[in-house]
Amino acid sequence: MMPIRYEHIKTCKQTGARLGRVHTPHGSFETPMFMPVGTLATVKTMAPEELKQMGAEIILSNTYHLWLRPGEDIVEEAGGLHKFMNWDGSILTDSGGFQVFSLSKLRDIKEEGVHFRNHISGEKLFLSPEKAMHIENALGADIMMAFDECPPYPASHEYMKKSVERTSRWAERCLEAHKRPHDQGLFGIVQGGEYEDLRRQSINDLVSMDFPGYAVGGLSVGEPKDVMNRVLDFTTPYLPTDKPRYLMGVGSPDSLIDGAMRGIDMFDCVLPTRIARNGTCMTSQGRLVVRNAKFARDFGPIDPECDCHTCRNYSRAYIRHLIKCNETFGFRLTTYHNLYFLLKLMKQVREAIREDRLGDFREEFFEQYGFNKP
Ligand SMILES: Nc1nc(=O)c2cc3nc(NCCN4CCCCC4)[nH]c3cc2[nH]1
Ligand SMILES: [Zn+2]
Repeated sequence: MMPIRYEHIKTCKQTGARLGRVHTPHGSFETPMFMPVGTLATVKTMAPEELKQMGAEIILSNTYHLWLRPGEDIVEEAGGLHKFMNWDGSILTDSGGFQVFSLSKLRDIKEEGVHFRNHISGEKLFLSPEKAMHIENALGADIMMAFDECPPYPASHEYMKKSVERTSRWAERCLEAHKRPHDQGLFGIVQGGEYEDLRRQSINDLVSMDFPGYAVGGLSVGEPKDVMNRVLDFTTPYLPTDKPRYLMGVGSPDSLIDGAMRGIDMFDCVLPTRIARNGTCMTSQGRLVVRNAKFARDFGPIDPECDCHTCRNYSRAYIRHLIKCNETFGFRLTTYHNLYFLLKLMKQVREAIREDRLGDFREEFFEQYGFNKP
């Protein structure tokens, strides 16, 4: 199994954004890149061939959810996630760290791991670095995330310091338990909340363990966007330049551009697929709620500037009708468009980096999308 390798291509002269390529055992992809989320081994309502058609090259799945249903043993018996879901591109699995903290009300964090209740059945469960590594190795993704604690926002410096130190000890245990050789696909997750000293401590701990890639965790957990950007300003410059950097849980157009400008290479978020299923679309003119009555007789495309399959073949009126009738095809059309929109945005960001004009692109995009409107 080949290791994960980051290839730096160029840094934008106008901003700190970098154009690169990440090589994995299932192919390589240019960065900055957005990763559609397929929590239960499916990017909801999308077929793998549609994901390929829209330009997706790496998708996410989730250790916690697949452990519960269908069970990692079944996925392993199928030959791993790629075969199970018929996806031959790259796959990244999150470790369950976030899901345990976001889904389970009753949880008890101990040094050995986390005791909590199954968010579906209520049964008592236990996840640890070793258990998470066992599950992720059974799932067989190209990139696996270490088991960490994603603390709530806000959290006291005292709590955050204890949490960072435990997450670093857990990272060490993940490396020990990881079945593949040291540099094969295990990313460390930097924590530390909004505290610069703790972010630096987390980076120093994890970089000393020499992971093949690093995620910035503990963000997109309710903090204002300027806090996220400030944390990135004093975090990404201290991450290794020759390794991929992944900002977890970020997927709004403005945060993707601002994250790229701060040196982030990889992003994931359920936002585009989640809002699609309630009839909200991302367009070049901002968000459009297609179920709104004003589109009942609008026979134009979701986005006149979009050349995706949905926008070339279906009207706002038709999609509104399907969404109002809870027709699955309507959710497929909005999901395809939203994912295509973000994947195309990332392509435009990469182009802007090539041409040293990401700052200008940000201005134009924000203006048109309406982010600058007071
Ligand atoms: N292992 C792990 N560690 C994290 O610190 C982490 C931090 C994260 N922060 C998010 N934010 C997701 C926000 N999302 C926005 C759209 C609606 C649903 C929630 N996802 C995350 C996933 C994460 N996974
Ligand atoms: Zn479209």
